[in-house]
Amino acid sequence: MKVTVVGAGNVGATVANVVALKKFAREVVLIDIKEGVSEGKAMDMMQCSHALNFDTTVKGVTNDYSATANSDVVVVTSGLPRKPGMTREELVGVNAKIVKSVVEQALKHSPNAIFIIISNPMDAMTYLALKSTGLPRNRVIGMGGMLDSSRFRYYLSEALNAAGHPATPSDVDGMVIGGHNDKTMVPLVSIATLRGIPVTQLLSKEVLADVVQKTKVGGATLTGLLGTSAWYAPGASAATLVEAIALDSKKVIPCCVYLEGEYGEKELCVGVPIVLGKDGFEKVVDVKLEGEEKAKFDESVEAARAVNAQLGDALK
Ligand SMILES: NC(=O)C1=CN([C@@H]2O[C@H](COP(=O)(O)OP(=O)(O)OC[C@H]3O[C@@H](n4cnc5c(N)ncnc54)[C@H](O)[C@@H]3O)[C@@H](O)[C@H]2O)C=CC1
Ligand SMILES: O=C([O-])CC(=O)C(=O)O
Repeated sequence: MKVTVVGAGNVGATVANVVALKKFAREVVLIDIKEGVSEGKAMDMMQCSHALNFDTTVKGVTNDYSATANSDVVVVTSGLPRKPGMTREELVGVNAKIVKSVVEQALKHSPNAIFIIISNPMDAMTYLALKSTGLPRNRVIGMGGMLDSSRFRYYLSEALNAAGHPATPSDVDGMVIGGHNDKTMVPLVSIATLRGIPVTQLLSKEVLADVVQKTKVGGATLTGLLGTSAWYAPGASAATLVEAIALDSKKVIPCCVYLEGEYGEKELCVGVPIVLGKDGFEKVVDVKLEGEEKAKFDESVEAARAVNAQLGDALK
């Protein structure tokens, strides 16, 4: 498999590095507009290959899309990250121009690629990538739910440990759907478990509400600490999506996809669980949402539509 990662900043470089470490790809091409940065990061990664025992070739280029030709997957991380105090949605104007242009250029050289969109505001950028390329919906997938679910599991494990139930994040099963934003993402408490035991039996309502709130602002919390947004978990999450495609693993992962009636919605991209395999997303998995979780999902959909409305000319 050949993977292109557009944007060699914090997230893009991490995606390339984790993909190489996971050993499923033949080649990773890292591309950026900053002269020499992709080349330097790719060379640095290649100098890990002996120590870490991988055979993937990582190549860096400046703005040369011919090097990305015939990629199977293109991961789009190019664009501005937010700074402390900002929302992701504030990036819509500047990142829409970048995402539209890089997706068009990448597609010219890799007409069969599956696109994974990371740049924020990710739900709107996924919608834009889909609409501006006219690609079938299975080939345009936004990454947010995988990351938000990892944060949900992390915060659940912290709360479980504090309540006397030893747990690592990987002992916990939990999923976040809806839009990738601070206010309306939907951590599904009702189906979260610790090794099969519903967390609702182990944690109080107050503690669970606190976990949900921490999960929702997980990205903002890290941005406050780091001065820019996070990259280790975002990079690892994106690499996990690429791996599911490379291995045709049919894993069920919450991702941002274009809905055509699933969850009662259409004409937008938002996070729902999907089956991921070699052709991109194969189907949307229906989770029966009830009560408050259904109301929160509906709110999230409305919030995603409001950001799409700001795409304006970019959609033409
Ligand atoms: N969906 C998600 O879960 C997450 C999304 N993000 C988003 O990912 C994006 C990247 O974040 P970071 O890597 O931290 O930012 P960064 O600033 O470290 O890297 C962005 C890179 O994009 C490059 N770039 C800008 N315009 C370009 C173009 N036209 N073509 C190629 N490269 C271009 C820049 O030169 C820079 O190297 C941001 O929009 C951020 O908000 C970040 C974390 C998680
Ligand atoms: O918080 C941000 O701006 C970056 C991001 O999407 C995340 O880390 O979840």
